[in-house]
Amino acid sequence: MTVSSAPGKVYLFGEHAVVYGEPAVPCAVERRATVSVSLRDDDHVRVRAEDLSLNGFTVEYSGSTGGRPDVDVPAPLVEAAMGYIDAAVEQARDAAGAPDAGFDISVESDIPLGAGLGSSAAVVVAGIDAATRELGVELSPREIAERAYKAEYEVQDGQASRADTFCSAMGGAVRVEGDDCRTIDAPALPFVIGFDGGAGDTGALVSGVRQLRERYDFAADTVSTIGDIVRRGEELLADADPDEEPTEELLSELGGFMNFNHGLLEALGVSSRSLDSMVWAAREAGAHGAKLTGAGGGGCIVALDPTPESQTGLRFTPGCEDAFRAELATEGVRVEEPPTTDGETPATDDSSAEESA
Ligand SMILES: Nc1ncnc2c1ncn2[C@@H]1O[C@H](COP(=O)(O)OP(=O)(O)O)[C@@H](O)[C@H]1O
Ligand SMILES: C[C@@](O)(CCOP(=O)(O)O)CC(=O)O
Ligand SMILES: [Mg+2]
Repeated sequence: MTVSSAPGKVYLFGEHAVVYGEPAVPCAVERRATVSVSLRDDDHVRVRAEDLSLNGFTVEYSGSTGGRPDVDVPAPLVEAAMGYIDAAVEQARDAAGAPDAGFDISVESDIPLGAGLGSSAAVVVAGIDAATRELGVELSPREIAERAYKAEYEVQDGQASRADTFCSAMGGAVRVEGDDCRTIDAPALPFVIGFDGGAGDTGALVSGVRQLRERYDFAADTVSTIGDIVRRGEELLADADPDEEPTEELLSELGGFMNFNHGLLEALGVSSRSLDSMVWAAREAGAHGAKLTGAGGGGCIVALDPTPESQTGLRFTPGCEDAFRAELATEGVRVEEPPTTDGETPATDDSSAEESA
């Protein structure tokens, strides 16, 4: 068995605009998806994914023939839920030249799903790493990032940037502009995350921005203005000492840019009442700045606050289900120790699994 993990991320700046070639700066955070993979001696793929909103289920289906999972849940829901893992399996098979490889896969994650923290990218990155290693192939983090991007691009019908997957594979702070992906130095920023317990539909939100941008010049200008904010934000990071605590001055300038970025995302229609109230709660509690992170529509906001005040303020905010601090994850994808006890081996929960040939 091979076990790999990869981190989620927050966007300091630039989500949505990055889809249209503007730069973005996502930062990996210490919330990880862990994927355990064992090679099978047939071509079936069996997946246990208990964090999925389908109440956790186990499915097994024939790998190379595209057989349908046999599970008592409407097919479109299963397909939507399983798309990322399927795509990761296909990428691993392709990388290893093993189109008929079968796997037992188990996914565990402490990244909320569909909430803007890049759970999909983390699952795909960790899945490709573990599955290729099981097949005796070791890809570099950059190669994993590229394959994970292809997987997300396919599942999201061509509406994906390289930002989430590159950040999850490499760790730390990164800068992505089109296919130019780099890691950048950044001080340990004091991220606080507020989570409304909900999720947004990434595909629909990206389409909404695309339509606005095509229809109105001022919406296209809004997208390019987000790019301008990112470029100015990057300059601030480049001038900061990555080994020192960030100064109040840096935090306050970055925070101001985050506020500006949130306003433009709101204008593009991707915020929500609960995201806005969490943003305001963090600001009123003294955060240097706050914005939604990821696709929006619901899910998470990120604030900059070295004190405990924003977290406390968020906890008392109606609509905020959870508030937590998120350290910058300096490590991207990595191999974990497999569990040693028998009871913890993957894909042994047969609650709703049926063999499908
Ligand atoms: N723990 C998990 N187990 C299985 N699949 C997961 C898990 N976490 C995320 N996913 C996949 O990622 C999807 C959410 O991705 P997405 O909508 O891009 O939101 P985000 O990346 O912001 O979390 C889920 O619907 C599911 O397909
Ligand atoms: C909206 C977007 O810029 C970020 C989506 O992030 P997330 O999947 O919501 O974490 C889309 C993308 O970059 O692929
Ligand atoms: Mg995603």
